[in-house]
Amino acid sequence: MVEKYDTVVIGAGPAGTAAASSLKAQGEKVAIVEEDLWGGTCPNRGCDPKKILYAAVEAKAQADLLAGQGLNTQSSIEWSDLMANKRAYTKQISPGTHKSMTSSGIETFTGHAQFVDPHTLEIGQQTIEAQNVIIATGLRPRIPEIKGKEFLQTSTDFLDLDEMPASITIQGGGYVAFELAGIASSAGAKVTLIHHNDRPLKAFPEKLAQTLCDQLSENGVEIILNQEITEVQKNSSGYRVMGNDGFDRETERVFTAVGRIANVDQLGLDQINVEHSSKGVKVNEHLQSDVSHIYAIGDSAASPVPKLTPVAGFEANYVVEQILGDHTEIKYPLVPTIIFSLPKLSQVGVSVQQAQEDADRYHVSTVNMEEWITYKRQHEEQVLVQLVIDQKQDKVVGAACLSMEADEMINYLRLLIKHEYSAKEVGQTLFNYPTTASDIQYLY
Ligand SMILES: Cc1cc2nc3c(=O)[nH]c(=O)nc-3n(C[C@H](O)[C@H](O)[C@H](O)COP(=O)(O)OP(=O)(O)OC[C@H]3O[C@@H](n4cnc5c(N)ncnc54)[C@H](O)[C@@H]3O)c2cc1C
Ligand SMILES: NC(=O)c1ccc[n+]([C@@H]2O[C@H](COP(=O)([O-])OP(=O)(O)OC[C@H]3O[C@@H](n4cnc5c(N)ncnc54)[C@H](O)[C@@H]3O)[C@@H](O)[C@H]2O)c1
Repeated sequence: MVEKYDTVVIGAGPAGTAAASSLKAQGEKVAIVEEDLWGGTCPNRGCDPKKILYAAVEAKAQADLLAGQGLNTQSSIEWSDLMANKRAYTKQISPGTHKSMTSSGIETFTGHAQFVDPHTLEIGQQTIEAQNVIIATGLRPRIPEIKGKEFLQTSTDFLDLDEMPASITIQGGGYVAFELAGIASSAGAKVTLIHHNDRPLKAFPEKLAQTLCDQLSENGVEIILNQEITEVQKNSSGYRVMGNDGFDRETERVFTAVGRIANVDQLGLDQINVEHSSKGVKVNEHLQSDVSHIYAIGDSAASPVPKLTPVAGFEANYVVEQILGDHTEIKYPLVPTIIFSLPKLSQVGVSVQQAQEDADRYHVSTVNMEEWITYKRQHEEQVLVQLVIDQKQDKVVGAACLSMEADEMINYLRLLIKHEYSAKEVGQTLFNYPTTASDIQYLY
């Protein structure tokens, strides 16, 4: 007999596990299917392992700035110990996530799920039926179609490297490329970052992106712009990376980070008439696909928001409410974004680019905080904040920051923007001094 469920979730990453747990807690009969590591990208091969490696990188960067300023330091990264530290964390994620699903009474299936018809899924030899299906299958690295593409490695390989090579080449100019460049360079590799046009970090303000490139370059990262990698060859010492106009480099490893594509091409969606692309499943304002009882959430939904873990959780909670009977359209909150490079680059709200395109409405204020005590004591230079001010409302509506404190600075600013604090209200709010938060009073 075919087992029937109220909801079947495909994919056990942050989106899928959140949706399955909430539906189960609300009394639904739920199954979840995972073909690889339980827990998905973020805790196994994304945010969390990256942040473990970054912990040492961050500490080293701050120690380096204080060298000769009262701190005796010759710090260096011991990659094998750092990797052991990372693996100690990641190895318990998949079994732990699986256990937490089963112990809460969710039926779990291990294998690749695909549709047989709109209510029926096949996982290997097993067939199950569902009243509702949630697709939460995430993204995978896009591998460019070049000669020697089999020699390209990805962020997944990088985050599990046994040894840090003496030299690495990274293709790309977005989140992954800049995060890996910071980690590898801090760990002692000679890093070359190759971007195909003249504007890496395109989603972030140009001045801040340029300053980040300058700072990485000063710390030994070679950033090559307007260069398309056309071929990679293996040789006795590593690889040859070749490009336009005779570009030819030797390197020990080559990593590609040119974006990610949705894991929705192997789900049998064409035969049930669900539109999808490399960006994910096409969804409406209720996160429904073309077939109303099939939803898509997280990275595998082609929704108009950055593909991040907090967004995956938000969409999971939203879809749970939809399935339980709420019919309001999705309204996204402000989504902050961050690149954990050296330093960090983060932003939220109305972007500097949007503001510059509508100069009658918005004013952009740029402040270098390097002389402020928060940064002066750290000897951090070129600490930049850009605030976007809506001139009609006289309110801050967007912010971007480049500094080692950018993560928390943007978190605080996000709250002030969301709650529409005026300069007077910020002035009347007392924070611990001197801290990143108290600096905001001088920015407003
Ligand atoms: C290197 C890297 C660093 C990142 N850093 C950050 C960060 O610092 N902050 C942040 O917010 N975000 C970060 N992200 C993004 C974050 O990891 C994702 O946004 C998040 O994991 C999305 O969750 P998800 O559940 O939608 O997808 P995923 O976590 O990708 O989970 C999808 C799951 O579905 C499974 N699956 C796919 N197809 C099938 C199938 N047919 N049958 C069964 N199972 C299937 C997959 O195996 C996977 O486990 C990072 C991503 C990467 C790659
Ligand atoms: N801190 C974080 O939140 C974080 C960190 C890592 C990844 N992520 C998630 O993972 C996703 C994927 O990250 P990503 O960096 O792979 O993608 P991305 O979309 O952020 O950046 C891809 C970059 O590669 C460039 N590119 C495309 N083709 C190229 C080519 N042929 N040669 C050189 N450069 C080329 C693009 O212009 C772009 O700058 C992100 O969009 C984000 O959702 C988030």
